[in-house]
Amino acid sequence: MVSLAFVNDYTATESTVLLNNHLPPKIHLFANYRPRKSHLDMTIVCSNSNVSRVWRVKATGAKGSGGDDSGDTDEVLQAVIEKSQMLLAKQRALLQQIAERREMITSINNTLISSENEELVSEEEERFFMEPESNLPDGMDNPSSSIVEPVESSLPDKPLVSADKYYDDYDDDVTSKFGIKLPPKSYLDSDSKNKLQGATSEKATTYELPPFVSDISTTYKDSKDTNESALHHVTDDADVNIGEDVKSPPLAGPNVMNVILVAAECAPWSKTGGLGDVAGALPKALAKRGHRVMVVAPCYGNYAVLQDTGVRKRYMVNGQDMEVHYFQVYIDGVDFVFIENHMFHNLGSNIYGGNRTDILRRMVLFCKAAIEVPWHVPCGGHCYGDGNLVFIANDWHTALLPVYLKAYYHEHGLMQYARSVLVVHNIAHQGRGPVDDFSYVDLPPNYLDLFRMYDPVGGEHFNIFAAGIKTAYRIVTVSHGYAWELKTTEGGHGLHGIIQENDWKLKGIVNGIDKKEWNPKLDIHLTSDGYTNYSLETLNTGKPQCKAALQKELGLPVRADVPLIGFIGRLDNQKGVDLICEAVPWMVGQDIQLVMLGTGQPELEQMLREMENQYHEKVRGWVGFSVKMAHRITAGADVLLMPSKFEPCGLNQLYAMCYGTIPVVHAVGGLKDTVQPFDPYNESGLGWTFDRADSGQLIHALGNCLLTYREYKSSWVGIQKRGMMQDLSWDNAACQYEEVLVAAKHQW
Ligand SMILES: Nc1ncnc2c1ncn2[C@@H]1O[C@H](COP(=O)(O)OP(=O)(O)O[C@H]2O[C@H](CO)[C@@H](O)[C@H](O)[C@H]2O)[C@@H](O)[C@H]1O
Repeated sequence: MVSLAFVNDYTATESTVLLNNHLPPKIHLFANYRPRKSHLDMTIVCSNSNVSRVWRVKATGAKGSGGDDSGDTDEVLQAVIEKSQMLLAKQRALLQQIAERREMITSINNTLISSENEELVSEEEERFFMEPESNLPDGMDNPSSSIVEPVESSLPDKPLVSADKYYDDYDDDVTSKFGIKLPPKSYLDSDSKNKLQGATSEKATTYELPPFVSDISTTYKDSKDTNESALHHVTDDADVNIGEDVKSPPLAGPNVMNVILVAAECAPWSKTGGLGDVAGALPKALAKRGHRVMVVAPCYGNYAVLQDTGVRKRYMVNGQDMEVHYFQVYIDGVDFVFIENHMFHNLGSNIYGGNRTDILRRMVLFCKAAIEVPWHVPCGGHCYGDGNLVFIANDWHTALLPVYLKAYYHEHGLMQYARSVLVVHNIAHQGRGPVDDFSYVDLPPNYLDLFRMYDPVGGEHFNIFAAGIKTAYRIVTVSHGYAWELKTTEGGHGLHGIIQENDWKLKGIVNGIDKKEWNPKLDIHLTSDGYTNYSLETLNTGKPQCKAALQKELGLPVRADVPLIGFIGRLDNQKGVDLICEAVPWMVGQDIQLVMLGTGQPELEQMLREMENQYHEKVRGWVGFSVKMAHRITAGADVLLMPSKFEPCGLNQLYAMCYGTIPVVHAVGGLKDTVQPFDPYNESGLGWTFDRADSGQLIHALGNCLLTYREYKSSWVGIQKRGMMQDLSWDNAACQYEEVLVAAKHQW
């Protein structure tokens, strides 16, 4: 319940409220009451992350002759209390509304999750290298693409307002761009925050628009929305504690900022691999720390629950005028904004499909449209603005964003305080092309040198990742091991020199995992077909039940004593699928079962099918992209194989350990960082590792693993339990990301 606190001095002021604006939404009441004075002066503040209201209640009592004014004071006090009660009643009504809207959003989200369509199969590969695959170094092949498509909903095909309105809004919109420019460090004080919040309607027409920024715009909704619309924004925050009257400070403390993560895929709406998982989960962990966080991704399908923001913008891409629409939803404290244009349509199962220039044009449009989201798209009634903002770009697909930020904004006096961080999930894919591709990215000629690269494999070429790495304020990669490998000739895939030069801004941060999504206790994919949820306490019954259910589902003999080995991943050279294939004849000579789930290179897919045909009693090769099967294999298998040639972080081994499934991995990149080898003498470690990517080493490590499974049950259970007891959540990683974001913010 909301409580009213009386204090002797002024402790709550309007600026307190504004400072609190970045905190998780809660209601606060502060009152200042001076009982022994004839003038009562009381300030009541109600705030959440989007709404702040301040009531100043003043009451003046006549002074008693003898100086005894207690009677008057009592009356005045009574009046104040009555007023306070009225205000409390109003607040209760608002809280009720918040609770109702939370329920509504939660139920929509549940519908989204339960109806998620995950049985989609990827057919084609990403093709964005200039050179044919055979010319690339080992591991530089392109990943296959597939996607999880959520439930369909119909998006309006027409703007919601007339053409007149469309053009009428142009002037306002242009001025809004400049209204949110703030003086240096202004984001640190509440006054400037005030300006920032109201800035979208301020007039300041002293700048000329650079040709790049959106030229025609319509914002159908006033971005300075009413408090009611702002209230809508707080509906689904899992952390809303209705009734709490004291707001705890954000974990991020004074570092709270606006963060916009921009990625080509975002689970659960779109996912071909680990990037989608990270884009769906890291932002939630940052939001939990108190930051205002948004994800911007392309809209590949008609996703359910999205709201049309009514905002349309136009951008030039290679001489063509393109309109984008912005859609939005607020989930778990994060604003998810989707950019819609016909170029993104129908890529459901093939996000990185099409020819090289198709992909390039898509990414140019995406980056141009994403960078202006904080100006144009009101989330919870307010645009983010650019005063206290850091963009997190991901992989080559969005590596143009740091370059655009510099070339079209900073160099024109715009977005002066916005910063960019680039995350390297996989350096093998770089957005390479012939030097002529420079014409697609619409940059001034002096920027060509940022992109121009030479290496013995590609010769002279155009390289988007290279330009992004040079331009971003900070670079993160997804493990410490990979941060080191990127600087080596082998690991840098031609960019090692640039990484070395920019080493000062590089940091390795191991990915976390989404504990709502990947948790054997809560896993929604283990609630039917004989599977069951389990935890550390029920490991010895729950996991065998899942194993039996998996064997049954796969049509393998249902046997508790046979070790069941799993593999999940993109079928390409990076993942070491060829090593598994080489080891299969040895494996099937053992009493084992093997299931491999993957999609990607056609020849590897074919190999899976052939292995299943040849060793049907023991091997299953599931060609396809199935989130449900990925979860079920993770739960039902005893062992997870990850013989990756290189692995920037790897998520499957983390998921496996949470499910009591023991990883056998090539000790490289993030696998080396996260899987400490089992030490039988000290009963320590989390799995088995091998040092060289060859099938002999894989067999050796797997052999030891199987021996332990059969002969040393208590050691086996010890490894399982140690794996399950780790804290692999995103919380720790989010804290480290925050350090990087702060460093970027303070860099000039
Ligand atoms: N056929 C299939 N069906 C269902 N699910 C499937 C699947 N194939 C893969 N997945 C899922 O996709 C994700 C793959 O994660 P990885 O970390 O192996 O990613 P990937 O190599 O794509 O990503 C890159 O980015 C991530 C994130 O930073 C790094 O961890 C990684 O090392 C780097 O190569 C997992 O959630 C996995 O379950």
